Amino acid sequence: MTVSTPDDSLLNSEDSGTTSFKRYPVICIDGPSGAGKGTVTWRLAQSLGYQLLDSGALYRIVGLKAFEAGLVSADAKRPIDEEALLQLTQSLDIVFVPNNESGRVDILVNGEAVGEQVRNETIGGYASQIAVFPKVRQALLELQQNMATRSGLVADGRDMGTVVFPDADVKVFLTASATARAERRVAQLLRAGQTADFEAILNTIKARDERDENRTTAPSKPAEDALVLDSSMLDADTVYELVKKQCQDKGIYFNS
Ligand SMILES: Nc1ncnc2c1ncn2[C@@H]1O[C@H](COP(=O)(O)OP(=O)(O)O)[C@@H](O)[C@H]1O
Ligand SMILES: Nc1ccn([C@@H]2O[C@H](COP(=O)(O)OP(=O)(O)O)[C@@H](O)[C@H]2O)c(=O)n1
Repeated sequence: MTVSTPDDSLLNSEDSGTTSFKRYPVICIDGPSGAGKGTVTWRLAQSLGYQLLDSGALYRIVGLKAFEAGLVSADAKRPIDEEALLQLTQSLDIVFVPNNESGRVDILVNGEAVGEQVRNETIGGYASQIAVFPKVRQALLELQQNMATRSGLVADGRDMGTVVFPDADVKVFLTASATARAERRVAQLLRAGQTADFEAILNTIKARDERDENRTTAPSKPAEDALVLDSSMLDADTVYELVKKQCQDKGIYFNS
């Protein structure tokens, strides 16, 4: 698998011929679904001019492609062939393109745009099924780490601060009650003109939390040196200001 951003050729050509590499700042935003990671990650990346790593999107793409290939089932009951999953993961060429309108990255897989469907709860469930496999996580590890060799990086996920960037400059574990997170998802779906069943969403979120927190490899948990922030009672602006303050305290400079 390869992952790139549109300006990679430029960045790589600057680096070519050198053996030393500059260490760029890394900010990790981990936490469960709906905690507000993507929102604060986007805003930080915009303010700082850093790249953004939406690691969940990588797992979502693998989950989607594995479902399309018949490797995972909707009810999560069928055993998964780890070797076939690894081969599929390695065959994917992923490009992230920041989208100012959605405040997320658009994704190209093997040259084709993947629609917003990849963000839905069903694909989130497939992602958490394939995310338990150590070989898949290993295949994704180095390419995630490589993203920090080109510029400053804000990385959003479950294991950014614990496994992928253990030496990161800033680590935040953003959480919120399952009820608050399900309410946010419902509001998000209604805003997008879709229907939303609160109980169904709450149950899916809880099932995904359970799988993510209890897997053996890279379970979702705060790094020992992470700032743990419960956003249940905080609006998105307050969360951003608190995370920004944490970054400043760790020596990261903001222009505004
Ligand atoms: N602190 C907050 N309070 C209320 N809603 C929020 C907050 N942060 C984000 N949101 C909203 O909640 C939804 C989920 O946020 P998102 O950033 O996608 O979470 P995550 O990336 O952790 O899954 C979005 O609709 C977002 O606008
Ligand atoms: N670093 C990461 C990121 C996501 N994932 C998996 O991918 C799923 C989707 O992640 P996501 O970050 O897109 O999900 P949301 O928090 O946006 O709902 C998670 O439930 C995890 O199972 C992971 O295992 N490790």
